[in-house]
Amino acid sequence: MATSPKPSGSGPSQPGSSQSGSPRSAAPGGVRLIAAGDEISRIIDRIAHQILEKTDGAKDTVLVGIPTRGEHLAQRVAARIGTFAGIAPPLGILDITLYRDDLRTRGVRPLENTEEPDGGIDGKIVVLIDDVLFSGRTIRAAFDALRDWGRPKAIQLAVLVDRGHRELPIRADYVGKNIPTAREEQVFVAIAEFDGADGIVISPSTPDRAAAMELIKAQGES
Ligand SMILES: O=P(O)(O)OC[C@H]1O[C@H](OP(=O)(O)OP(=O)(O)O)[C@H](O)[C@@H]1O
Ligand SMILES: O=c1cc[nH]c(=O)[nH]1
Repeated sequence: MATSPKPSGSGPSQPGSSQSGSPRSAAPGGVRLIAAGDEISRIIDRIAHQILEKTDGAKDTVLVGIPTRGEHLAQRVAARIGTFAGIAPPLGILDITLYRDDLRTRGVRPLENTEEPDGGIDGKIVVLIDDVLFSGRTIRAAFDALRDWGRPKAIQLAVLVDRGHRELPIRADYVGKNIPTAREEQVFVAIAEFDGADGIVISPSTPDRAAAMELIKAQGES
């Protein structure tokens, strides 16, 4: 993980990434499809290759997915690293809910899975994996949550989508897609294992998940 000198609210522009996302198709309500199906698999493959390159073949490296969709993404990235390098890195799941800085204002949220990777994180490179990077507050909470597990040698961050509008000096080491957005827009990432299909959709405000999934599935079938 590295800190960014970019001012908060500026559009995303990250190292080690990624084409920017321009809409592929739109639906009623202004919901726009950015990517779907095999394109998501290719993005995951690219992130897996980049992690291998930057961590000397995933040496002393563990992947830690942030629920909900980051958990499934991390499983996919670990499996692809296993395919490319012959051995998959240990995998953990980190629920950051209790470490959020908006617990009091956002109300009660259900707790998710937490599983420490085999062998722990002391002295390891921890690659945090999440679907969307927006304000950066989820990742900040993840730093606090990781402290309960130990002291890694380094923390890196991989995200499928960086949509900009950071409120903290946080940037990702691996970015699937940089998608410039208006602050009020919403990015919805669908992951096949959880949602039934892979895709990335932008909606003008609160995400209409049903409309987003319709668009993603229609694209996957075309
Ligand atoms: O950079 P931030 O402003 O923190 O936003 C990014 C986070 O928002 C979403 O999670 P959300 O809290 O909506 O929960 P979910 O993963 O269960 O969808 C997303 O999965 C990221 O974890
Ligand atoms: O647009 C957004 C912002 C935060 N988290 C998401 O999943 N999407």
